[in-house]
Amino acid sequence: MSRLERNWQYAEQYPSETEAQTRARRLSLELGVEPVSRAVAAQLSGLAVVGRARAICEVGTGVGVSGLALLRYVREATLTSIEVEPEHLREARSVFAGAGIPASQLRLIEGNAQHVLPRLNLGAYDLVLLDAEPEHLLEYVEYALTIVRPGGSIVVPNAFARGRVSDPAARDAATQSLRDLLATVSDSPAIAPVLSPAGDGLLTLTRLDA
Ligand SMILES: C[S@@+](CC[C@H](N)C(=O)[O-])C[C@H]1O[C@@H](n2cnc3c(N)ncnc32)[C@H](O)[C@@H]1O
Repeated sequence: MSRLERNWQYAEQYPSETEAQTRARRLSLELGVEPVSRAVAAQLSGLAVVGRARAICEVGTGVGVSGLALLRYVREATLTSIEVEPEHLREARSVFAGAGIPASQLRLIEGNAQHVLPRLNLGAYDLVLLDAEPEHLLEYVEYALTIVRPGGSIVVPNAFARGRVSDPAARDAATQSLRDLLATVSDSPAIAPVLSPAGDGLLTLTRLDA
């Protein structure tokens, strides 16, 4: 194992998680839903605190691993979470209830993000997580930029597409579109981008003041 791999593994194993997070992670893997990694979950928890998040939006609830991380230290925040699979949402509801998160803090929306995102309030969210299917990521980022407030952040896990983004031999459409996104935001005067190697690559886009 190289030094970089050892460092990455250390960072992934470092974060401690609550019992509810550990249970949700196990359930997620049992159901075949890939949760955010531990290092990514820890970064989500930290971003919510640093951004004093009160309104958080998530695309791709899964069974709630990322949702628990987003709410971990900001118990007064509201999480709007969009999930297309009814079974995932059902499990997430019981995960959140088991973690003691009151229903009043949650707005769990069953539906396709392509239809739900355009209905959300503009500039209303402090933090937006995009963790659904990669094929529509560009579209989701465009919507997310309209619903996040200036100074708020959009977070995209799996920004390396399982290593394909940095592999010059990978020329498929999904990888190419991720590269296009990374190139566009790195030059944008409206966005401060940060790309971290946590998990499978974590891209954070902070919307600058207009
Ligand atoms: C990678 S999993 C999310 C894992 C979750 N964020 C976590 O860390 O626990 C992706 C989720 O997105 C959902 N999904 C896929 N396409 C979607 C869409 N168009 N709209 C909303 N949810 C979608 C899937 O059903 C799946 O539960």
